[in-house]
Amino acid sequence: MMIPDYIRSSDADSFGRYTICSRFPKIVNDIIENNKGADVRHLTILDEGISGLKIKTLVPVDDNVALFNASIEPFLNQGIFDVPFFTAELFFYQLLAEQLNYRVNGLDYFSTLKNRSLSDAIELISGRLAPFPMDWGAITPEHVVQSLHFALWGNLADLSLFTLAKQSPKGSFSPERILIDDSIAFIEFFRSYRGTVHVFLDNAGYELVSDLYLIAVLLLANPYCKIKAHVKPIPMFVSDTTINDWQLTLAAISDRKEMPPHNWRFVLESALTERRISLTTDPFWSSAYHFSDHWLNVLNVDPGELIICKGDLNYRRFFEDRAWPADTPTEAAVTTTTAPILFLRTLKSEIMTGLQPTTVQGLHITEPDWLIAGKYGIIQFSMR
Ligand SMILES: O=P(O)(O)OC[C@H]1O[C@](O)(CO)[C@@H](O)[C@@H]1O
Repeated sequence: MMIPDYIRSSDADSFGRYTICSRFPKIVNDIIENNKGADVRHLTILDEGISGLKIKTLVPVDDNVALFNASIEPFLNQGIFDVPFFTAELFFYQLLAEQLNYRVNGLDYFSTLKNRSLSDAIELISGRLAPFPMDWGAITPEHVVQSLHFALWGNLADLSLFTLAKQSPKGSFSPERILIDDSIAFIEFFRSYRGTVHVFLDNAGYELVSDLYLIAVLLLANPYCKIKAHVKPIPMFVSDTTINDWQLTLAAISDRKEMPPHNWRFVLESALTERRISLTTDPFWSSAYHFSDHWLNVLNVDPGELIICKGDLNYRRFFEDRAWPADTPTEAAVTTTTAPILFLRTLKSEIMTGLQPTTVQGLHITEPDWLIAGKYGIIQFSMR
């Protein structure tokens, strides 16, 4: 099979071009707006002009930057529109961290937005969970399916995308918006799974709360599994979960004693105490490398261990952010060979695999923005 080129932002009407020209300046302006009083003197990214940025090595103050520098080496001195869009985005977020001196002051310049999203999430979540089963003694397959859907749509709440649009898409919870639903195949597999489930987390706020709910359900449904949650080492893509966000979120859940169903926070708390849930991060996550067997090994994911992969960016990493025709079989495009993977993702960028050709043709005609508008989701289980 021909391997397609990376997704790029060179085309005037590409999503990448729109992101670099419209979304990046908005993200920088939001940082300035939300960090009044903080030292943003070195935030010169806008003055220099984002469109004129060239990929360059950053000051290697720690292992994180050093790995990032290695990952962009093939693209040095190239213009931001000339490199793969994936590389361009990671460069933008690393440059922000450098200019905002994150490595020295540790201040998360996206925290205002993230904290607002967390308190909104805690409000919303009680209502959304109300119809869920209250009897946690008997976790049923239906309950697991519900939790998968809940965590899938949690991925809609991406602040980098929808702060610009000001609203998330409508109709997001209707089942016809799930283009692939392998929930049952996943549950069949999970039933007899023994070992660590690696959860590659995505956004903080609403999404992380929904992910923690899913984690609680999985732990109860299968007493022989443990969870290892992987988070980002620096603030990136506006709302991506860092260690600090994880801790704040768990604290916020513990504070809301009345949140139904009453006992899911106890499940989390005791699993944390018993070390059935652990947390980790790695410089890989803020590098421009894609997933491969090598990188899974670096992340201590053993061959055969189950991965739950949240979100759009992580999906792009698994498929090297290439322009795969959307009807490419998933197993043919995925870059790793060692793990069963469950992808829970709402579509927010120009990549997709595993669809029927007729579905793809229909969507292109009826909804030209179906890949990027965040209206569609997938629960896609790959057993490769
Ligand atoms: O939070 P998620 O689901 O990974 O989405 C991040 C995605 O959002 C975007 O910033 C906009 O689509 C993409 O560039 C990126 O893939």
